[in-house]
Amino acid sequence: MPHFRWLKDHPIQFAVVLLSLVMAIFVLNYYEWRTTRQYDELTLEFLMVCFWLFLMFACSLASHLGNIYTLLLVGTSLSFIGSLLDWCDELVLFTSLNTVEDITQSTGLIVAGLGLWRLLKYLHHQQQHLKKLAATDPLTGALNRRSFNRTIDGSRGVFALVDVDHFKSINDSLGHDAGDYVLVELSKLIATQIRTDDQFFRWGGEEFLLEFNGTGVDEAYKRMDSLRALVAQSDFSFNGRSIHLTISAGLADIPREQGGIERAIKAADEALYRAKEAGRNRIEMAA
Ligand SMILES: Nc1nc2c(ncn2[C@@H]2O[C@H](COP(=O)(O)OP(=O)(O)OP(=O)(O)O)[C@@H](O)[C@H]2O)c(=O)[nH]1
Repeated sequence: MPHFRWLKDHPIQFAVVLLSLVMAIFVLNYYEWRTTRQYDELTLEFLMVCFWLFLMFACSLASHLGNIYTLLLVGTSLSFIGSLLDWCDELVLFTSLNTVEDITQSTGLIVAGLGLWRLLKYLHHQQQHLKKLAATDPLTGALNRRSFNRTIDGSRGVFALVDVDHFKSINDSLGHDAGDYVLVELSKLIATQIRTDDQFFRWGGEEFLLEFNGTGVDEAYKRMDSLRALVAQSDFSFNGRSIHLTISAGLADIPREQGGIERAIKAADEALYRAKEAGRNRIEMAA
């Protein structure tokens, strides 16, 4: 029945509420009703009861979080019961309950606080994880194009657009998995060769973009060429099959005032095209 769905979804919370109501009715009936306290104070206590009750139900949003949910549920339930006892106590001056309600409330606060702390830690960890997922390419773990748009500041830098030669033939002869494997291994190799100031991105397909920072174009060319030579010498064995590959790259260095990054990448792309036309396994400078 749709009306009882909530009740079915939150059995523990309802059990706590029912038990507390029975306790409250018992306390209020058993002892003489003496409202000697201020109305404001009673209202405040009542609001506290409602607050814990609300949190008790709200924490069910974390029901998929196992231990964190248990801590939040136990903490808020204890605090709710403690506040309810406190409220009854204000109505009937039932002083013998003082210790019980204090212990229940304090324990509830500690447990709920612990649950909240663990929830915040979990959310922080999730946020970091999502940030990483949004910034990286799922196959190679390299930064993706989205993070290029975010991290590049538009100042001068030397860009190299790198492309694997005849990559399609690896897919065609050894399968897509072999192609994926090569991209991952190549990505790892590039990561070991760049400096901490440099960055590299998976630009798409079998293309990578390298950004050399704090380096002149001649130095960037030398480094790019040693990377090219290293790739050409490497053996990317996959399932016992030896894979040799080469890369081509176009290098461009265009200052911001002359059109900035967009122009630099376009120029690098044109230079890469020339490198392919000239026979591959080579680096070409932008005109
Ligand atoms: N395995 C795998 N293949 C990919 C991926 N992304 C793109 N490709 C393939 O990469 C191939 C690129 O082929 P082409 O653009 O013809 O380039 P190429 O074979 O490297 O030839 P040249 O660039 O001219 O040397 C295509 O067959 C794509 O399907 C990927 O993530 N994994």
